[in-house]
Amino acid sequence: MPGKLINGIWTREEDIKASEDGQYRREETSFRHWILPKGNGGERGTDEANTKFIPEAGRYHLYVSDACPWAHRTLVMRSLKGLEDAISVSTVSPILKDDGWEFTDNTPDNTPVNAPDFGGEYPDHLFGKSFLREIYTAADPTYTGRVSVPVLWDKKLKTIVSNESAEIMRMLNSAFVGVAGNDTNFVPDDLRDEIDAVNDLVYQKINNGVYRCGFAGSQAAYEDAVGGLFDTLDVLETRLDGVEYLVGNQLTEADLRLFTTLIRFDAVYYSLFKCNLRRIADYPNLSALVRRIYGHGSVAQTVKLDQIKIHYWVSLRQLNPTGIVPVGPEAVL
Ligand SMILES: N[C@@H](CCC(=O)N[C@@H](CS)C(=O)NCC(=O)O)C(=O)O
Repeated sequence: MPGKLINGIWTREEDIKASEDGQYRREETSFRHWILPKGNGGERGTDEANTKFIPEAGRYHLYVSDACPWAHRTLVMRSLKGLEDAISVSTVSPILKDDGWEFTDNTPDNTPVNAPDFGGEYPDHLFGKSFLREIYTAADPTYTGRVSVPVLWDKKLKTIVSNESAEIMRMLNSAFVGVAGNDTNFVPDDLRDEIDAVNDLVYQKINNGVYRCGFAGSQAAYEDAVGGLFDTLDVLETRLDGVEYLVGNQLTEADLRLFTTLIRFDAVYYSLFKCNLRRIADYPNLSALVRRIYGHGSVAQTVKLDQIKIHYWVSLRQLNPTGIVPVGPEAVL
């Protein structure tokens, strides 16, 4: 498992550890600037720190892993907003090793033979660096913290705008007026409070809930996480009775944030993270939602199931010491 940067120095550490009470706790992210439309306070007011990042085509670059659900949601938003030409992307190799996310081609020996999406090169298109941590130290030579994806890089100011996926998603949705190829607003003003409330529940119990199951350090912490996860999936399944989407019966950010966890669920979280009370395939409404979003625009092109499986089953050796990648499930949609 990777380490972290401490005062700009890469420091290896033991596997992601549960805290003393056995609960898994996610670290806060640290670059939290906002891109705002010119002359508009937008999400975060008008102070100078937040108005220097102006939406411009070609100015920003996303560093992602196709395997990571947090990075994936920014890619889904980029795709649905038609920002592919305006915001370029570099993809790290799916295998997370001791040195953190890498830009090399490190196809592992145990790549399943039926993994057509996997393999190839994972270059840093901007700087040709070898490790993602070099992007963090380029932004802040004394950076202390985890080196995570996604990262939104500003080519003009040569720094990281944000490494918080929820906030990157909001920026891509709201800030690029006149730049985005598609003006659909996935956070309409009249639905924003409800979207925020659903996002909050989904984040706690589902997006992060699966990690709280997988990395629990005690039976009690695991059972608490698994109970909250499936109670919430049940609630959402009922909420979707007779409607197509979670909020306002239209596709919103809330659906997209749920989607990137659900699409990984049956292939990874069900087994590797012990989220095995039910599969998403056992929930008719949730499965239909996943299929609906998958079929929307070019979302399908952002889903790399082979990379997802290989990332989790090979990288998380504390959960899967052999690194053997399961062949199934046969279908997840
Ligand atoms: N708060 C971050 C979390 C992102 C995150 O946890 N990314 C994982 C990959 S799925 C990562 O890069 N982990 C590497 C590490 O923490 O060392 C976000 O949502 O943007």
